Order: sequence, then C-alpha cells, then structure tokens
Amino acid sequence: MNAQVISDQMAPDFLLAVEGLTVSFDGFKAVDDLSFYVDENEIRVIIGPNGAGKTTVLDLICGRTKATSGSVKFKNTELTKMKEYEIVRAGVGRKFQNPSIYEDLTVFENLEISYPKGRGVVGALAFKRDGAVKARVQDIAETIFLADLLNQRAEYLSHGQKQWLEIGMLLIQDPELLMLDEPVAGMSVAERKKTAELLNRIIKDRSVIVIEHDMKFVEDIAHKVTVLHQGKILSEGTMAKVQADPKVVEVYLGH
Ligand SMILES: Nc1ncnc2c1ncn2[C@@H]1O[C@H](COP(=O)(O)OP(=O)(O)OP(=O)(O)O)[C@@H](O)[C@H]1O
Repeated sequence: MNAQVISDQMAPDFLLAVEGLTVSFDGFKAVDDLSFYVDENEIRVIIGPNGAGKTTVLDLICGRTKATSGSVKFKNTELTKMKEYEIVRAGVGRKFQNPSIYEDLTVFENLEISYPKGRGVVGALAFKRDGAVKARVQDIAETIFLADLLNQRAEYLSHGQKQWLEIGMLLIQDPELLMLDEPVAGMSVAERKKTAELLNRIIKDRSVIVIEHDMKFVEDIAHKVTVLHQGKILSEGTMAKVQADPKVVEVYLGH
C-alpha cells in the first residue's frame, strides 16, 4: 500500500469533532451533552442568548476548562486530556474578548514576538530565520490591514486595529483552527466589514469558530451557525435555516 493510500484512509472526516461534551459547575451543566462537527476551511458561528454556554465551549476546546465528560477531537487527536499549551502547539489558536497586545511595542514587534520560537538557532541559521520572520510579519500585516503601520506603537491603534493585531498575533503561529470570541464588539461598521473580509481571506488555510451577537456580521461570514441554549444545541444549519427556526426566534432572535 503506498503512502498516499494510507494517508487518505487515515484522513479525519472533520477538523474538529465535539461529542457528548459536558461540564458541570457545582452540579449546574453549563455545557450539556453537546455534539457538533467543524469541517476544514469552514467558518462556524456560535450564537445564543447570554449564559447559553458559548464561551465555555471555547474554554473547553482550548483546555482552559476541563470537561466533566465527552470528547473533543482535533484532527483525530483527543484534546480533553491535553494541557492548554499543548493544544496551542497542536494548532488551535484562541482570541479572548479583550485584546491582549503589548501596548508599548510597535505593530512589528507585537507580531515578531508571536512568531513561533525555534530552539537553539545560532549564527547563519539565526540570520536566515530573521529574514523569514520579517517576511512573515509583512505578510500577516498585509492580511490584517496594518502593513502601513508596522512602526506604530500599538497603544495608538484604534480599537478595531488592536483586535486585528491580536488576530495577526495568532495567525503568525499558523493555527489550523482559530477561535474568536466576539471579534467585532465595539467596532465601527466599516471595521466590521473589513473583519468579515479578513476572515473570509484566512480560511483558505484553516477553519474558524466565532462567537458573535451581531447578526449582520454573522450573515457576512457564517458557513454554518450553531445556536446554543442552556448548554445544548437549539438549532444548527445555514443562517437562513436558523433564522427561520421558530425556536431560535423565540429564545434569541426575537428579543
Ligand atoms: N467557571 C465557572 N464557574 C461557575 N459557573 C460558570 C463558570 N463559567 C461559566 N459559568 C456559567 O455557565 C453559564 C454559561 O456561561 P458562558 O459564559 O459560557 O455563556 P455565554 O453563552 O458565553 O454568555 P455571554 O453571551 O453572556 O458571553 C453561565 O450561567 C455562567 O454563569
């Protein structure tokens, strides 16, 4: 059997498979027997009322919160037993609601320090690496609309630009799954549009899970929407499908 056949047989069906995922906090199930599947190159949006369990789902996937039971498989590797940093190394990047950039560093420096570190690189090799880092920083800066601001200190960026910079700091690590918690909160309409453009551009090489309340933005980006309610899936499918679902209108969209 040749290598191609073997790798085809072993190819995972989904980039991410969440099955029976449950977490209890003092007996309260914030996420309750949840199952969903994310394809490669997919933008999945998770919506739902406050307290539905959306952020907790991302916390469980990235290892910040330990599951009570259930499974999270990323490229067929079980994540629930892994540590947070191991999950990052496996290729899962997570952006929290508040930007965690270094305000007193420039855009360039923020991106540069996020570049994955190689071990023990010295001399000519280090020189070669510097060139590769610079090229990669430039490339990412263009993707996040900050190529003209590489020498700007991050503290002088607009709120939206700071959010993009943080996305860039994750992108430079080349995650295969990127998770974003309310990335357009507080952004102007123009910035929201550009963020949609950014996400649609970066999924060529990865999948993205986004938690979002802004329905216009969801419409612009979602391949598929998962609606959470009380830690369970209320509805799932295209934006048009979930928007037309009376259960979703009742608990979320009608409010
Ligand atoms: N560490 C924790 N300990 C106890 N309860 C928690 C913990 N984390 C989350 N919860 C509870 O779990 C439920 C789900 O919270 P979560 O933040 O995941 O909801 P959400 O859908 O992201 O809401 P929002 O839209 O308001 O951000 C809430 O009732 C919350 O209070």
